[in-house]
Amino acid sequence: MMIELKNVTKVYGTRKAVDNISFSVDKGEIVGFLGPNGAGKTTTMKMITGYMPPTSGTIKIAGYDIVEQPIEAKKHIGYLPEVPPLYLDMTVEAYLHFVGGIKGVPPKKRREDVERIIHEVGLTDVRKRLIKNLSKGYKQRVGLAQAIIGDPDVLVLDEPTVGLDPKQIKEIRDIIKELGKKHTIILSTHILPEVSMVCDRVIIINKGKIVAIDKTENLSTALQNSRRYFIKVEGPYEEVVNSVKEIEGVTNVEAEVDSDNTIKLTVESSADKDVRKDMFFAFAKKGFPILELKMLNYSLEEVFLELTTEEESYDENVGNTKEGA
Ligand SMILES: Nc1ncnc2c1ncn2[C@@H]1O[C@H](COP(=O)(O)OP(=O)(O)OP(=O)(O)O)[C@@H](O)[C@H]1O
Repeated sequence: MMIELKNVTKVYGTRKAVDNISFSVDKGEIVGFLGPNGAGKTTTMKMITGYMPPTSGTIKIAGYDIVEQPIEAKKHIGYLPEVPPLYLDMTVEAYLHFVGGIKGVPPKKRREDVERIIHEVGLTDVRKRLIKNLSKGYKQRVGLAQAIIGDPDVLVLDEPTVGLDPKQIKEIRDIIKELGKKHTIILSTHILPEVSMVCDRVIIINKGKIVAIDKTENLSTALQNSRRYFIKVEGPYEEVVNSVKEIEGVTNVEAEVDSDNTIKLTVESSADKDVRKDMFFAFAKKGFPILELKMLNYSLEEVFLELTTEEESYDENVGNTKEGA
């Protein structure tokens, strides 16, 4: 386990920016932290990297507690913040040596690292240039380069492609995928397609809470393939459950006996079939009164509506973008 969060909460004044989240990231994974603006992504990244302590809960990096053992833990982390800490009047090369020094990388290893990294993130042509004269895409490469100096196991990347043009975005994503072969990566984004392009797994956060964690390939299935309902019925448990299971289109039924001896059910059906009427008639036929019936919206679905999908209108062959909503 390279990253492990347990019941992490961050409160700013009276506002809960992050609300009791727990997750872990295994060695070698690229995990996307996806959520709309203000969801708590940056706050979480700052806590993972030790820039800010959680109000409660624990965070471990490579087994070290970021609050209790910050020096050990931080040795394992490379961080690309929202705004990378670049020294604009330095050359790329000088800056990377400087960062290596700050991170305590010994001089010989530092020289080797800088050479290798300049090559890895494609900075060879601009290595002698002043950072202030670089394009945004190249500045972001320098940001990535400073994060990987010292060979940290874990890379934490906060919105690594934000503000870049489509060509630069693709280049940075390719670099990240390549880095993922050697490092465990968690990156935040508010762009849905970015996750499917880059990440193995996704953690979706909204209003400070995790609303889903899943393999990237399962995301769309989870969203598109089912409807859910809550229903409360009076009647004998077995018969109630069986009546629902027999309905065509019902794919899953979870039931429990409530304190007042009624049965509470969460029912799933395929997306193309609304089974509310069928449930009504099935129970009416048996004489089991329905006390409550409602459709459950996936909170996931609501979150997705807020996420930027502007890239879908981008045509790579033509190379132009439309400003998305
Ligand atoms: N220093 C702070 N003091 C008070 N509130 C803050 C502070 N930093 C963030 N917040 C609030 O906490 C919530 C989560 O913010 P955070 O920056 O973590 O979200 P985010 O998902 O990274 O969004 P964005 O993509 O816009 O950066 C927001 O409502 C924000 O206004």
